Amino acid sequence: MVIDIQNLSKIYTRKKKPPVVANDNLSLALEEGEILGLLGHNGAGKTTLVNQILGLTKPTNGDIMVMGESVMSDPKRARQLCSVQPQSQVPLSFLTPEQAVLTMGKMRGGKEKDIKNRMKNLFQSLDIEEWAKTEGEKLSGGIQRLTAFCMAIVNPGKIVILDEPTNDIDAVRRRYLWEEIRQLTQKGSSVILVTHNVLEAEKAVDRVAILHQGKLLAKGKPSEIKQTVNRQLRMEINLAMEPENINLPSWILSHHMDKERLTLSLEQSSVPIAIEWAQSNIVEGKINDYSLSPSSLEDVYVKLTGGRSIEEPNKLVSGGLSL
Ligand SMILES: Nc1ncnc2c1ncn2[C@@H]1O[C@H](COP(=O)(O)OP(=O)(O)OP(=O)(O)O)[C@@H](O)[C@H]1O
Repeated sequence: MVIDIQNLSKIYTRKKKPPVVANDNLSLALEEGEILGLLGHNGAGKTTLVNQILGLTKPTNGDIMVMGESVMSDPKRARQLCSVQPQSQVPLSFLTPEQAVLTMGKMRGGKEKDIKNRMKNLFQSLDIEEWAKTEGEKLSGGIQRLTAFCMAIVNPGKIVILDEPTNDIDAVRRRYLWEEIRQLTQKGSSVILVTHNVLEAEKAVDRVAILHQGKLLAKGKPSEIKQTVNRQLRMEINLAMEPENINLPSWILSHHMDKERLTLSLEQSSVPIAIEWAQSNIVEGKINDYSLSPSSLEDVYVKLTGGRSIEEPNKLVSGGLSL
């Protein structure tokens, strides 16, 4: 076990305001060579957890063992063992990606020649070579984030923590990035991946932990977690008009909206009636098309977190289509 978190709580006290329970009695492990996805809405407590692992925030209760030693007793050691890509953009200013990545690799104690080779390979794999010598402030958000990713993994520690690494990144380079993350585990690192993107995480991680309002709602392999809804199906619908024009029938278990996409969950036994309902809405011009598929990790997430879509945490996703 690389990280062992036991009964961890963090309560922030605030002047003239009620305290915030950011982490509520969490017990969780990171196993050697795995990618653990940490999923949760804004404010779920993910950053607080990461900061405690790194010894930057002191737990209110509980402890975290990193490679067998308590972070509380040796916070610096945890930081030495972990390579981190923060959620916020790393301010590169006048530094080029080449300078920033090389500097970070050397700071982590690597030989210049090895770091340069690895950097070259990374820039090639992520297809960002053409910006290697461009000053940071002239780079797009996506290339800046990919540079921060390279800084974190050019000379990786035993533990790599990546906070929303795919934000702002195009679909093709996302794929390259996932390949690099997978290769990290093959070279002996274990990875914590903090993300909002459940669909992406489902494909890329070995296990997930779902955090909501400081509590750990579920942990395990995506396939195990999905078993809680494995007799359900999802119907994805492209709406042709505003959602308030659609009457939701009673066989729907839950639903959520994402732009013009309405997603419904339903029991297998409701499939015939659901198809009939969708077809009649097509005839009436209310929906463009629909598809039926097995439930995904996103459906479990929505169910566990009380019907709020992870992509749009402030939108109500049950009880009518008043969006
Ligand atoms: N220093 C602090 N003082 C008081 N409250 C805080 C502090 N840091 C975080 N919080 C609160 O703790 C809760 C968890 O915040 P945290 O940043 O850990 O969530 P998160 O899951 O990382 O969110 P996001 O995805 O938006 O980054 C939130 O309610 C937040 O407002």
